[in-house]
Amino acid sequence: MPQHRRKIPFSNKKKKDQILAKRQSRTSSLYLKSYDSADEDETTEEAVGVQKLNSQPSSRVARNRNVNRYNLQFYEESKKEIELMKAEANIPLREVQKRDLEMTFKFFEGYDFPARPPWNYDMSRDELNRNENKYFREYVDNLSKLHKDENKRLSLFELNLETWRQLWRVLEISDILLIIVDVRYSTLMFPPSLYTYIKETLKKRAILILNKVDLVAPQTILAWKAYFKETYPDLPVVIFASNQTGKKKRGGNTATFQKRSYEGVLQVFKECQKMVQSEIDLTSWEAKILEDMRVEEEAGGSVEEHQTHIQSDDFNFEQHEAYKNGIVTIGCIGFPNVGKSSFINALKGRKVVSVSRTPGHTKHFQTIFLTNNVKLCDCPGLVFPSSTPKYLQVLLGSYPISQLKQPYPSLKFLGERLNLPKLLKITLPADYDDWTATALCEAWAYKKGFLTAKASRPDLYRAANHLLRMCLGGQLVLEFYPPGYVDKEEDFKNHPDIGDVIKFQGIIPGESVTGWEAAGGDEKGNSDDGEFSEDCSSDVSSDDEDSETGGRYRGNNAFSVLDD
Ligand SMILES: Nc1nc2c(ncn2[C@@H]2O[C@H](COP(=O)(O)OP(=O)(O)OP(=O)(O)O)[C@@H](O)[C@H]2O)c(=O)[nH]1
Repeated sequence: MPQHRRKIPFSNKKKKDQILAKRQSRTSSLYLKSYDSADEDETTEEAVGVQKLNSQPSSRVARNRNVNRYNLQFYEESKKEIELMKAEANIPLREVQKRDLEMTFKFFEGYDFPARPPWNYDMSRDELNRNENKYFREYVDNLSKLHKDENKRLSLFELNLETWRQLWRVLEISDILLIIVDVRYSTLMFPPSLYTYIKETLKKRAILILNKVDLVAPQTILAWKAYFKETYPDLPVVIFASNQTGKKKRGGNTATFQKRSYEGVLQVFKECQKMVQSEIDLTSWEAKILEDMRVEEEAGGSVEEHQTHIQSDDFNFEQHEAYKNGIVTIGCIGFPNVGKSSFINALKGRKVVSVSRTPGHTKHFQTIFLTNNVKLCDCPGLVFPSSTPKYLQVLLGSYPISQLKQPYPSLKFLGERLNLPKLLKITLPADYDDWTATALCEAWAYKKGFLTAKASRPDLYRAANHLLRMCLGGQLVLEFYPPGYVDKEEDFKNHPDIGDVIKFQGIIPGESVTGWEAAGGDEKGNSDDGEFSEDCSSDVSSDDEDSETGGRYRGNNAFSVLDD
């Protein structure tokens, strides 16, 4: 006769403690193991390969046109790194003070970027290619060696030489370079070595565009502007939002509509005009802006379409000739996803280049005539070498969320800096004593009804994916501040220009219009009664909203109007 074991009574409380103990022992053993062996362990290097993102199947690689040529390429994480990231999921979140969000250029310290190696007209095309390949290989090897023994490790950066070649080309053909950053992460997206190279080696002028200002508090914008002006007195700074929400009375209701940021466009124009002075007559550009404004005013929003010529220039390197053929060429460069293409569309007044929420969308640089003597150049986004931790790179939009193996470190970082339970109106799930990254995902999955098909359990990955996308799209606003900001915050709030910035952002007191306001209410995205628009609940578990279909993930970001 088989012996039946008597069931021992097991209370819910005991079960809960057992689950917690198991989870904690798994976490701590992983941590101990990894940190103990961190110094002598070489597995990271040996296991690391290069990951090509968004690769097309080889059947689509045509004989003469390799569709994967311009893919984003990063180092893959080792198994150990992935395990470490997994462990972050269950560490209780600790609140981080606002002061800790003050951010210098520290992650770029000690890192330069691969500038184009010397070349001359006597070199054959093959020779040029070989030379550049060798230079780039050596550059990557040196960088890896240099940062191997340091505490700050080399983080993900663009490993595709083809993409760097695009930047080299844009730097070469442009007369003026617009370095575009997402204002939320200004110092994390401005490599000082790039600016120095433009100014001192190329002897060209640059303008810093603080983009997406609709997403942050007005005092943060003023503080960033002041910080850059103080650090780089020769660098003009323009604040920008690629599109703005306006308000119109229709019947008894107020309707929101998209309007162009003429204030920003005019500022860019003025700065460029100062730079070219009398060498190029930019009246055609000014006339275009004024005419667009007039037409928009009359037509109530739609601007007449002009014929646009887009060229994908080939790689025939040539010596730069300033204002060649009487044309000023303005290059837009920066990290992926900062809004370079949207910026060009905003300048042009309609969609001329494709925009997407997925980093690395622009693969090949394109030139667009704004007027007959002003040429814009859209460069693919590049992740510059730095020690920015990968979990932060994900939040910056440098790394596609769809390719992420472990979302938890990024969520932990976010959860420690934004009061997500309050903001998302979620409560701690029963099995948890503390908020952790997994607890956040579980609570959000329950709230949104993200359940697995088979077992109807909360789909943590889908919830994680969704939360990260909300951060990228500006529904959840994480913002950094310049050094010393917290002590001077009140001064910035009372700054004489604050009214102009608020007007620029299109904020109407008492009405949530901008991404920043709609996303929370105060700088940390907290509000007493604010909750995310239900639009955020759109299913974003895959990346295909970036396709030409129109984008399903609108949320509160009115600015995605310029998306495909
Ligand atoms: N809130 C807000 N979102 C913006 C703004 N400009 C661009 N975006 C959004 O940012 C995302 C990326 O925009 P893109 O213009 O494709 O960025 P990019 O720099 O060209 O990106 P890459 O092709 O990766 O280099 C899109 O979802 C845009 O809608 C802005 O001023 N405000």
